[in-house]
Amino acid sequence: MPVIRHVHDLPPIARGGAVSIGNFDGVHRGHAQLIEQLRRRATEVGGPAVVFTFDPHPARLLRPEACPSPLTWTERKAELLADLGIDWVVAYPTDMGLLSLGPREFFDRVIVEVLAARAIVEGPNFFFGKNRAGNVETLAEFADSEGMTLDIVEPIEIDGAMISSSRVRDLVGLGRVGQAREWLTAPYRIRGLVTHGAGRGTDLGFPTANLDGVDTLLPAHGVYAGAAWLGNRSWPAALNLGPNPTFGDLATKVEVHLIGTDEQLYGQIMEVDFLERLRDTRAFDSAESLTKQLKADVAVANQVATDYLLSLGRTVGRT
Ligand SMILES: Cc1cc2nc3c(=O)[nH]c(=O)nc-3n(C[C@H](O)[C@H](O)[C@H](O)COP(=O)(O)O)c2cc1C
Ligand SMILES: Nc1ncnc2c1ncn2[C@@H]1O[C@H](COP(=O)(O)OP(=O)(O)O)[C@@H](O)[C@H]1O
Repeated sequence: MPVIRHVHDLPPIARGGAVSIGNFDGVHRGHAQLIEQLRRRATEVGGPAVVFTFDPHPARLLRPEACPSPLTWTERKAELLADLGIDWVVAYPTDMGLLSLGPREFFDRVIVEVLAARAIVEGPNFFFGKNRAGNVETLAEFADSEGMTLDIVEPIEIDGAMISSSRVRDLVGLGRVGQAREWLTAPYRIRGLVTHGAGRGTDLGFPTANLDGVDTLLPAHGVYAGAAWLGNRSWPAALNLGPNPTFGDLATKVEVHLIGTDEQLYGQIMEVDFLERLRDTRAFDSAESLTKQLKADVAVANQVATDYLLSLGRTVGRT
């Protein structure tokens, strides 16, 4: 789904639908529940289901020192939202102009003038306008004045607290990617550019694509089972995130060994799903003992990732 980045690019068919405004970082199961209601309303009003989001997160401009790394880049967010049935994603290039609009001005400019919304769906913790001065009560008044419906969808709770992007960030930061996968609508994914490493991997029998320029949250250091994507092609993968202490190489790297290919990958953009944490990265007493462990890691990763890719209906290594 193409992401609309300028409000004047919004085609007329993207107007007059059901709208939700928010960051939707990570696209978790709470978001999915809200989007189900958004879809129902879109069908009722006979218009599109639209998400209006911000790129970057408003906190990046307002409180850069306290702003966590995001879980998703915007195109990934749009892909996940499309999978849930969203027709249009508007990713507004966040600026102080937008963030300094009061609640009524924001409502009039964005919801009425740009989106011509006929229905709005939000969660109970929705705030909008300068200093987050507008809340769901304010929004209910404004929606009423324009004849729009407003649904406030109850959040999904796990362990007595609602699923939130910040709780998912905590899980990912701790390396608990298996649990994050259950809370999200798809496994946690990063992307990066394949660059040259120290050239050791091939000698060990396990070449690794080193990913650079990852612009979202990195899981904790460790060894993981994953799935690697190059465009529409996918492979099971074994990942090491962290240093190579066996070789005294302490730089943090994101290394991905693709299982079942020996293609040259330098210069390509690779996306990687984190499926399961396997173990801590540690120093081995020789390259041979590391290789022995790598064989075992690759066998487990292959099993976990093949199951996952088959569950998506994919033939491994093919489009
Ligand atoms: C699945 C996997 C697990 C790894 N685990 C460790 C580890 O526990 N300790 C370690 O020193 N290096 C570990 N490595 C990293 C290898 O040492 C590394 O891939 C090798 O040094 C190649 O580095 P290069 O890509 O810079 O050439 C692991 C690599 C993979 C693919
Ligand atoms: N199965 C594979 N998984 C990852 N990279 C592979 C694979 N087969 C070949 N390659 C290529 O080998 C390179 C990694 O080899 P490696 O010896 O670890 O060198 P480097 O230290 O430069 O990463 C990758 O960037 C990629 O181009």
